Amino acid sequence: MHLPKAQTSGLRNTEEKMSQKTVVPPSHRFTKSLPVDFRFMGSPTSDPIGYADVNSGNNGVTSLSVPENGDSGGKVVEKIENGVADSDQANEDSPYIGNAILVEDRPSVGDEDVDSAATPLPSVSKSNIGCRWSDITSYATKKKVQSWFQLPSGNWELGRIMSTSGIESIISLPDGKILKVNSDSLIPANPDILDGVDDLMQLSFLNEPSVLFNLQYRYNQDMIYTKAGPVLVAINPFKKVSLYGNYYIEAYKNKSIESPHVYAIADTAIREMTRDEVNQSIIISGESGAGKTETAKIAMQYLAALGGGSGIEDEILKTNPILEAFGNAKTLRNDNSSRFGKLIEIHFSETGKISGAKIQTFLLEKSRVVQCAEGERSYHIFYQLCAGAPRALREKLNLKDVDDYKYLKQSNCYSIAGVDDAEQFRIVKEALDVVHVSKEDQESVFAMLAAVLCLGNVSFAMIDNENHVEAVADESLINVAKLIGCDTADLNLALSTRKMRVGNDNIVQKLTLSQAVDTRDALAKSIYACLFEWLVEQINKSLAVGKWRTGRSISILDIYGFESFDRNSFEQFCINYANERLQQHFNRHLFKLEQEEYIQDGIDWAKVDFDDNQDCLTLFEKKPLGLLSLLDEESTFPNGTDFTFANKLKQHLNSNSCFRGEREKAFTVSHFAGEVTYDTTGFLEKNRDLLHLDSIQLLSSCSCHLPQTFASNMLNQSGKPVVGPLHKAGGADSQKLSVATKFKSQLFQLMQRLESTTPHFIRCIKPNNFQSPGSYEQGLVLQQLRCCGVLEVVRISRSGFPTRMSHQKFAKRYGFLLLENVASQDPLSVSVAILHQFNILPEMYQVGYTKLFFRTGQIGALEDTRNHTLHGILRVQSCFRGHQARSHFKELQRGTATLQSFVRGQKTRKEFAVLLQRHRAAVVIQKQIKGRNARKTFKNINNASLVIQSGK
Ligand SMILES: Nc1ncnc2c1ncn2[C@@H]1O[C@H](COP(=O)(O)OP(=O)(O)OP(=O)(O)O)[C@@H](O)[C@H]1O
Repeated sequence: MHLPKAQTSGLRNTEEKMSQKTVVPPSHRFTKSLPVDFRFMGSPTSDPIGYADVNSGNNGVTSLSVPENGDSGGKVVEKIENGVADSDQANEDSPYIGNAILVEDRPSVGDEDVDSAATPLPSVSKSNIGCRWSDITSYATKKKVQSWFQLPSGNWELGRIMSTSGIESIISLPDGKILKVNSDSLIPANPDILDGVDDLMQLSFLNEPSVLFNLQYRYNQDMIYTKAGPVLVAINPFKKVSLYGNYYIEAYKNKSIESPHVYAIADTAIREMTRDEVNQSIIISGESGAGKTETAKIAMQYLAALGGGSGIEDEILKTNPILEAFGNAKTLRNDNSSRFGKLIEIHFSETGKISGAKIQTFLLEKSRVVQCAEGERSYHIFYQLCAGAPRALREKLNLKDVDDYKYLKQSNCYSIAGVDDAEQFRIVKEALDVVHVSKEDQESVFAMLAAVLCLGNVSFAMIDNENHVEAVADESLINVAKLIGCDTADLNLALSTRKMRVGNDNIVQKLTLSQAVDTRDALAKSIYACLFEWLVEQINKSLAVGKWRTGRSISILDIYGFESFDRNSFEQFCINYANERLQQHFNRHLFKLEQEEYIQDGIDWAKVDFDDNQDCLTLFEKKPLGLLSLLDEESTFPNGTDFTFANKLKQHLNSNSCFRGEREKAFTVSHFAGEVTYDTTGFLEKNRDLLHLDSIQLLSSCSCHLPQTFASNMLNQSGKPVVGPLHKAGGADSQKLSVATKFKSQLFQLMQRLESTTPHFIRCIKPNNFQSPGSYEQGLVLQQLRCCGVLEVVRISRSGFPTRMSHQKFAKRYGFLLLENVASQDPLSVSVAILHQFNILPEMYQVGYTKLFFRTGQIGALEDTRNHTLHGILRVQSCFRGHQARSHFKELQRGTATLQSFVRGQKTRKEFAVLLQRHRAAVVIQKQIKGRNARKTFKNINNASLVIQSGK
């Protein structure tokens, strides 16, 4: 079933770039979910991806001119006619060994019975693997099918092969152009009926242009989600699409909609958590601006809707505006870019209700607090505070306008189109209330923010001719001291001097301007980073309340995607390292573990190659000669500089295939997603991330509780010192663990946590760099698809057996469906009997030593039968129970009626007796009265007669 919105929306923009595919009649446009048995037409393994030839851009194009009157003239017309005639010729050898069905044999658009073309999947044979493009190309050209052709611009166009001679083909493009091209440069396209399939696994020809076209076809109709085997691909629509809300939540819950969606992924996670009693994880990745955070929120919405009820779900959802305000900022790539990684673990009770949650954050980009590039902004909360703080708060914090703060002014960007910072501030305050951050604490938080902003305005004045400086005791300095609750003089000292210990003596060193500015900025960054950590801690305390855990959870990971800019620094170094780790996790689950499992279970399995990024990870993590170890080592040296670090890397790592030393202070790493050149400037300083003891002591001496808490947290940081006493700055440095080491250990913990879960992967794709709806840049999308190995995943999934179940579990789950009684038989025999009874084709499954392996869709059919049967059983049981209950009720009713009639008879008889008695009494009374009256009358008459008779 398909989304109603999509069904009503028309095909838009299909003329753009790769829009030359034949427009399918409306009645066929939405044939997305093909019948299972139709999906595997074409060999499942015959989908090699040939980048080398097709991407060169030099396709040997010769343009043939066509007369304007449409008369193509002699030779070309002849070839066209031949071409058409050729396509009707008998089948020739296909590169798909063992596949009897060719493209032309499939039902074309307009065929009435699509299912009738269904053909069983040919079994996978090793000989099928390894076909290269050349094979397919020759097949395509021989068959004169429509093919993709890459223009010099890099975009793909769909052309119809008109004729082929030797290594050259003549193709016609939709705009009427006729081109003579190298046959090797053509890539076969899928028949129209497969346009816009909702799972890339259904494509007969799995190649880059076909995948690009399929995604674009769907994207143009606001169908932004597509399955790539087990992975969900989500293309950022950059506009509101009507795919969300209660209607869709209900529909996905009831399974009345089956189109790919984040809701479907969240639903699967809940079901698998309940069914398998295993924790789940939803891992969302993609470039900056690809839609990760939005996707995570959509998944959270679904989980909250299904697992809600206790009220904690509202708190969980309200963490989003808080974290976004404090951890997101406008960058050139995304107006709401998360500058930290986030893992939210949602806990469920035994009844499947949300019982609590826990948030873990990773590597906040601290440097943004003190500097950001032109056109970008610092963290949203600063602008929100300045725009939305009520008068009383403004006065209390002595708040100014955004352009009065140097930290905010430097990038020349104060607002975001369509965003009302004042309104956002109101939302954040409301959210803070919901997560139980008290009003006093909220005020302290705002005071810290104001202090950070004011710190940026603190300036220094030269005090001697040795360039030593002192903070200017102006309004800014006084205000910072007031906001954090310290003495102005102490603050001045902390910013302009440094206490050092030389031998047994304590000496005070005055700072130069650049040292003082660094100290000021380091203090501002530390206060902000500590504030962020503190807030997350408060949120976690609130979300942990009332938690009665079953140990079951669903974790959602929204972590920064791979980054490669013109200039890449320490931040990109860490982010890309994190992405290497995540890619390894992805590879492990989708390639390595899968293949290992086949081998272990003795499955007849054709290996699929994939790019293992282990070498790159080793380059980062190897001890003692890996990037991270060498960085830490250099960070501990008093005289270590970015330059000596870069030289050290070149000296030790030049032989590593993933590493290349560059000129000056740069080096290049071959990441899974491409090569990135890093400039080591600032690496050591950022890795040390020092906050001098003087600054910490200043914070701990403050009268406000937040700075005190920050100071004690910093002092309590445990671990083996990586940077410290040896460092030339001297003194006891606060940061005992280097940033890289801390990040590495966080990543390791994260991986361990994820390793114990069943992962669900969502790959977000950014269709253009302008955050604009409707624009789809093929090159950009392709690069992202390549980065995350989407095509390889589809290849492995459709040539493999994605569903598996142990013999025991299978027999237990489906055994009751057997017509014969097999209670005494072993699980394997029961399993085989089930497979036979349900006529599952031998090529659709494999029986391993311990498990059964199924191709996609097979277990679904069995599940359906199981569900139908269970429903049938339930129905019979309910009918029987109903009948029983009705009979019992009738019996009771009869008994009751009898009893009632007895009771009523008895009661009536009693009443009658009373009545009779009363009647009789009345008669007696009447008799007496009447007798007395008669006697009285008689006596009167008698007396009167006597009087008359006496004649007196
Ligand atoms: N499903 C969606 N529907 C509508 N708009 C979306 C959707 N997903 C993303 N967007 C738009 O794209 C913007 C960027 O998305 P988002 O912030 O989630 O990207 P991201 O991948 O998390 O980026 P970063 O790594 O920089 O944090 C959003 O602010 C929103 O405008």
